[in-house]
Amino acid sequence: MTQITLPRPDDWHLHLRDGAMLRAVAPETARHFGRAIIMPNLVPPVVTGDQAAAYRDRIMSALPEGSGFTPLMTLYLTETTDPDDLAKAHADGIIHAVKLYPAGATTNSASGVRDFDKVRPLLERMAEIGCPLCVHGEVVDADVDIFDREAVFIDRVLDPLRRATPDLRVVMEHITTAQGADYAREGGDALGATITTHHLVINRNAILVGGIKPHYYCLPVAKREEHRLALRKAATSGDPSFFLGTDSAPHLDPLKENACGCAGCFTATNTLSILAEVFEQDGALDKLQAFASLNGPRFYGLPVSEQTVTLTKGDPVEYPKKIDTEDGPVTVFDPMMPLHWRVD
Ligand SMILES: NC(=O)N[C@@H](CC(=O)O)C(=O)O
Ligand SMILES: [Zn+2]
Ligand SMILES: [Zn+2]
Repeated sequence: MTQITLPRPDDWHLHLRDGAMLRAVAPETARHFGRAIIMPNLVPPVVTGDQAAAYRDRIMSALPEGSGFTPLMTLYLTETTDPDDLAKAHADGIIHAVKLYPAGATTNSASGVRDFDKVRPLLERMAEIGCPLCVHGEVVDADVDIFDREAVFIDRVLDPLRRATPDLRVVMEHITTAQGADYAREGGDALGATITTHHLVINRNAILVGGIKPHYYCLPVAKREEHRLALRKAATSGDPSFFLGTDSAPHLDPLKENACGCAGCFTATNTLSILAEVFEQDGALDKLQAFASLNGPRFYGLPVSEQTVTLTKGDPVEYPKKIDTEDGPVTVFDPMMPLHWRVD
């Protein structure tokens, strides 16, 4: 096969940031994707319906003329989130999901949740109104090894939470382990999981072998090879539990290449070419549309795009190594392999 056409894909987990960074990275996603679930971990975070609407307007202003891209906004869940404001923003179509960050788990998560019992009434309300909860699934307990944080989160937090609120629709964001994939697969219709592009490509060696490689550092941190293979199997299976959430998370190079480097891989620019390469390697090009274009809208109850994108196989694709922002450069994720699928 040398050409494939898919319904225009969506990105169900994306960081667009704000200001100069937003202006630089928004066109990178809008070029190929139709919609994206926009993460609310700005500084300060997006915690009210009004803030989400204002952020949506800033994103719209940063898009190229006629891009046709729709940002799907989220609220950042805190222990003091107002349930009525949340329900109103959902009913008005301003937000499509709410994001749960355990406090301290990742970039800009200081306002996240410390005591999960405090948000129980909010979760009940979300279950009632059908608003999905997107979860950064890592515990932050000092006694838990960073490579075990996801698996322990499933046992200690996620499973009890879902048992207590069985009607709540939950997305396990950016899963990185075989345990995450197994739990999502067995979780029924109310549970989904996003998988990033980079976790299909790298294992933890990419970060640590031959010197420390900050552009491969993200959270949840990449795990052993057996976990990468479990994610590949899940993504390429066509199983509706799994859909693309790139977690494209730009940081300025000086903040990555730093004694305390930020977590996040910036993959918006070359994501579709990487995914086509990955799915082809696994003999599953026919499953790419389920992962990138069909399963996400199905979970979120939105229509599949009526537009299409076509990928054509040929000579290695050229893409920029860095994107320039008014504040400095951002390195594009290097998949360490040639990419042959060009997005037309
Ligand atoms: N994934 C990351 O490594 N970083 C994300 C936050 C997140 O999604 O956890 C970011 O905002 O930079
Ligand atoms: Zn996260
Ligand atoms: Zn993220």
